[in-house]
Amino acid sequence: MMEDDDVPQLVEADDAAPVVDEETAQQEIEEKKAKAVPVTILTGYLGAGKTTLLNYILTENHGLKIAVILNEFGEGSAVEKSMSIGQDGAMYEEWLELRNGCLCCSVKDVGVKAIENMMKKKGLFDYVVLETTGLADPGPIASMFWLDDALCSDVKLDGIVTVIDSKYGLKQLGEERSDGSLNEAVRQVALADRIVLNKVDLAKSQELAELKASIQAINSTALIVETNYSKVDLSFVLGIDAYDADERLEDLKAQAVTSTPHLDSSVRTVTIALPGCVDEEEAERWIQDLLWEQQLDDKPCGAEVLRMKGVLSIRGSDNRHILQAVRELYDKTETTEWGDAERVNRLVFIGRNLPEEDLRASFAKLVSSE
Ligand SMILES: Nc1nc2c(ncn2[C@@H]2O[C@H](COP(=O)(O)OP(=O)(O)OP(=O)(O)O)[C@@H](O)[C@H]2O)c(=O)[nH]1
Repeated sequence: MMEDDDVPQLVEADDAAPVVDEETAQQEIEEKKAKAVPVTILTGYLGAGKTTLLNYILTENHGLKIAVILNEFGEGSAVEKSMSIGQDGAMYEEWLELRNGCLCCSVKDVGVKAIENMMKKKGLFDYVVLETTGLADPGPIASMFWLDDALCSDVKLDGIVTVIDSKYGLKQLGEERSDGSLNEAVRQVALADRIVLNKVDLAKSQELAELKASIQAINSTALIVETNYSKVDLSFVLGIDAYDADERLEDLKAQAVTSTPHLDSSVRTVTIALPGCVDEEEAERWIQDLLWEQQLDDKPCGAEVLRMKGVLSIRGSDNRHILQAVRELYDKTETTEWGDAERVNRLVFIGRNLPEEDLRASFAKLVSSE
């Protein structure tokens, strides 16, 4: 028997793992990411037109094998839930195979693993559209897929598409919760990368204009399209790479503006842009304090950040560092060179009770000209 102090003997392994250098490992990760199947999360309040959009996506001639997954997150009675677990413990799934090769499936619980298992059974999909129930907060679902994407899974989060009823949207956004929490319609708009403003045939132009103003006040970064029966150019909703750290900064610069809260909504978009450089560690600590502790300068600030994106100009680094956050989860990726471009730290926050001046003043303390 070997004592703790004994020097372990070297054993020659038959199948020694090949030594992989860091660059090759990184390349493999990139390749796997490039092959990962994109997942679009489709949300929208009850009756907004999500199913109509799905039917449209499934019947359009796109030549893709799309799997539509209808999810009933947290819904249903305990009896229904227990019935959803098969005898072998597997989740109950109901599949509908369409003539054009697309599939539709209804599941009680879905996660990255569940989708990976489905692909094992049904063959690879080109694309996955995950429809949440009208009452779901897309945040936790998005975090789940986004987190796994970083861990190099077979699937990756492409973006969040929110369908809104043009006639009743404003009323839904304004509904107050007795416990003071944010209603789902507002959360769905706050987290949206694309907004399909549906049923415009039923809304008066004044109603539509108000609704749009309200949506833009909450989230000024999402692109909006007006539709009837959810007929939308598919490139507007699929393959948008909203979570990729890429050159979308120009979009961010153009779209993101600080918005004024509209009607009673306390959720809005705040943008700060500060030229200069920040220390990497200090900036990360600042972000963590804000997202995790709701603190600025070690003091509670009451800000609830739902979504954040931006670019940091890190001292000592020639490259841009892209930031993405969904609730308390964030990611920072080094990307392109600044070159001759002006180095600006640009942060866009979407959330509740955002103290614009305090955010700017607090972050400004980290910024210096070099
Ligand atoms: N007039 C009009 N009706 C529409 C439009 N889009 C969808 N509808 C109808 O609105 C109803 C609800 O649409 P769905 O697509 O089922 O809405 P949903 O968001 O999936 O609804 P839930 O699953 O209940 O959350 C259906 O009867 C649709 O035919 C539109 O642009 N105009």
